[in-house]
Amino acid sequence: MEAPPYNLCNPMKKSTVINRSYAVLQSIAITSMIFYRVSSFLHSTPSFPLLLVFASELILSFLWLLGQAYLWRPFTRKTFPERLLREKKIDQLPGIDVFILTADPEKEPPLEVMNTVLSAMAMDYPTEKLSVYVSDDGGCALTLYAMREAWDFARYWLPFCRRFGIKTICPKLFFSRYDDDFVGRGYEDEKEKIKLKYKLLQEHVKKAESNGEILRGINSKNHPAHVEVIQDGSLNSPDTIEAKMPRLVYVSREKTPSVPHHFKAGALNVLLRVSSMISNAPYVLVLDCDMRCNDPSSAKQAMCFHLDPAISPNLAFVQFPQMFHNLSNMDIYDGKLRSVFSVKWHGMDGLQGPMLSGTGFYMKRKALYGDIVQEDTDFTLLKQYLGPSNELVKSLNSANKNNNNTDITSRLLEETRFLASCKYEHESQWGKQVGFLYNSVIEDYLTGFTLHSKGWKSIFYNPPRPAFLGTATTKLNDTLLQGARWNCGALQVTFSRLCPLVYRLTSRMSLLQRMCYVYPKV
Ligand SMILES: O=c1ccn([C@@H]2O[C@H](COP(=O)(O)OP(=O)(O)O[C@H]3O[C@H](CO)[C@@H](O)[C@H](O)[C@H]3O)[C@@H](O)[C@H]2O)c(=O)[nH]1
Ligand SMILES: [Mn+2]
Repeated sequence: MEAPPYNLCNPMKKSTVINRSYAVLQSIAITSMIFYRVSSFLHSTPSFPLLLVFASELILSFLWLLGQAYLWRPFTRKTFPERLLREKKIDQLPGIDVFILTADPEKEPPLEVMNTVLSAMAMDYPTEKLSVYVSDDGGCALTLYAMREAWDFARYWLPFCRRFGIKTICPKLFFSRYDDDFVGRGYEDEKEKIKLKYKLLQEHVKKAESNGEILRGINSKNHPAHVEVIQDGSLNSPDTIEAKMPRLVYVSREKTPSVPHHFKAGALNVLLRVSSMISNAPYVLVLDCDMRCNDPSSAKQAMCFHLDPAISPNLAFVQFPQMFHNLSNMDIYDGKLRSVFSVKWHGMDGLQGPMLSGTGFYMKRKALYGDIVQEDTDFTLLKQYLGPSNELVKSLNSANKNNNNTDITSRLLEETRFLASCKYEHESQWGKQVGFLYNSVIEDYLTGFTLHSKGWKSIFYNPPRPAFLGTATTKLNDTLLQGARWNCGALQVTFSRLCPLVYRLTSRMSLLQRMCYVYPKV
């Protein structure tokens, strides 16, 4: 008998019928309107204002037509991680590298980043297969200090979450809740102990911050590369609880004012290279520093797609929706982005898959390395693409191995610093054909689009319990700025040689998928 599938995909039949009928009705109305205008223009010469009105009607009708692509074939999905685990042994699960990005210690306080890091470390996934990388573009010693403190706290937090099956694995969210996931023997006592440790942790970081010592002499635009694998500092302390921990690596890439750093995409590419030397997991999870893991099982859920032989070969990424913990019911600026995550991405899921949303996605590392990276590609050609590091090119062939046991030697750390240096990408294809793409204010949109244009697929998974919870913009100013940035970025692509309607016409991207890409983003 055939094993039951790890995931199910259900076409949303009712919505499809309603959407399509509505589209037919509306298209009849629009065609009649255009017919009426043209025939009236044939009878009498139109005035200039009337021509303007007609032009705007045509533009709006075109936009309406583009928007129909999202509504044509909506899908929802379900996963069954327990079936996956029944069939695959724990050691058959692939490795996952989690990338967490931070740039500005003032806007993104290290205490918050630490919460994201702890939530990622506490995911319900074999610890030896999980590595967490923190990219700190600010090069801030306080962030590094907070990471070391987080590591110390994790030695208590992780066993606590595992022992009581805690679902709210982000400490800040956990301690701000009124209801508990678990009530049972020993729970209350343990919770109080952990709460005390969390308070201490907060105090340590706040004290370090107020001392100011740690921030002196920092220049976020000009600093050398620093890579550090966080290790136990106080292993010998008497109350140490033995805990198997995922690897935690702090990365601050080199920055010099004369070399463009390419913002988030640049930071992600450095993490791709550095992680390939250390854990080199076949899948990466990308999280903005304010996007906490809220469901320990999200990695297994994503693997229900990535390990499904029917889907896997063409699947580049599994995108989870961005959900937020700081919005009230009076969300007057639509900070929740309802139209995107409740409608549009479900619609694209029925086509070739949702766009890349920048955070909360599990990406196949191989998909980012581009077409050139095949087994028989010449070594020198690979170096032209991937830059001068021999070690990086060699790592391509071990992409499916789980080498989380790599010894961290000083030579390896030196290589990672080289990979995180400003000059590394010079004359390589990073940001052009390899990794996350540059020269766009919305690198996620461009990277996702290029992957789809090469034939890769993506999946949108919107589970009942939000897998990740972020912080939404709640001020009108910020919301407008963000909207303007997204739409400008999308327009910039639409009016370039990459215009989604016509780019790579020979590729397998459907017209409906192309229409989604040119529709205004929010
Ligand atoms: O030079 C930089 C700039 C930003 N970041 C990080 O990138 C993330 C996103 O940047 P942010 O300034 O918070 O942008 P938002 O507008 O909030 O981000 C939204 O829009 C971006 C562009 O579409 C997406 O990449 C994000 O995932 C999405 O949440 C944050 O974690 C930053 O720390 C860096 O690491 N280096
Ligand atoms: Mn943000």
